[in-house]
Amino acid sequence: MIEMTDVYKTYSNGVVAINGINVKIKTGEFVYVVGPSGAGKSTFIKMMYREESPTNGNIIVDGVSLPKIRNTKVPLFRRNIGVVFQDFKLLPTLTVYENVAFAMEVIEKTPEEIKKRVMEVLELVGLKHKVRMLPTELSGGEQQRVSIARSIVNSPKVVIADEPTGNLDPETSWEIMNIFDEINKSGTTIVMATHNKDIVNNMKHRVIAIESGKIARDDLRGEYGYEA
Ligand SMILES: Nc1ncnc2c1ncn2[C@@H]1O[C@H](COP(=O)(O)OP(=O)(O)OP(=O)(O)O)[C@@H](O)[C@H]1O
Repeated sequence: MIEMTDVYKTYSNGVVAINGINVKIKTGEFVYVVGPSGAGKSTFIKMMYREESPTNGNIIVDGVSLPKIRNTKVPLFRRNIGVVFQDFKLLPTLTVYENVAFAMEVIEKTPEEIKKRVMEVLELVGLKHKVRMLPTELSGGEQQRVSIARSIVNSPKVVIADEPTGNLDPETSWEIMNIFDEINKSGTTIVMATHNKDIVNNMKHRVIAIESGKIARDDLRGEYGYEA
């Protein structure tokens, strides 16, 4: 599903963020990306949805070689990828329903398809009763649920999440993790950068540890391995 071969990334200011990474992630896997602050985790996952491009090396996601595709083809490629951020990134003037529907409107689904699917994903994340609310009227955990609903509404093959529980309290973080687990059980590949030791050590999945831009560990059912 995701394959990186000899990937390097140096930012324009000269910082070497990724320093030679080879990795394969199979369809249906759930992978945590851990490591110290500044180790390169965000850069690693941003390259998977072509938010950043490698300076060297190849990245194939769902059969698409990312360094080779034109910028104009990026939106088409991203239809197969759901992205979830630490700070939710919801559109503040749109309701819960509209925030999720928007992702389907841009790819020109019919109003009937949109209504059915949006209600389906909002039910999955437990927010069917809050469809008319604005993001500012929701708790952090509820906003993250909306953002997860938006990420999966077009049935992507991969969901990439950058510290999705970083702004949430421990109990809410677990609720959000249970939703990711459900999504993974339905066959969707999940790649998640996280600093949450408790979650990584208790909801066991593959752990890729990045240190100084390299893979320091890669263990199936691994441990967080750092102090919280
Ligand atoms: N757009 C950018 N331009 C220049 N340098 C950058 C940019 N983004 C990240 N960096 C640098 O690249 C290195 C890796 O950053 P990255 O955000 O990938 O680390 P991280 O492991 O996700 O860190 P954190 O856990 O703190 O989020 C850091 O030294 C960072 O300062």
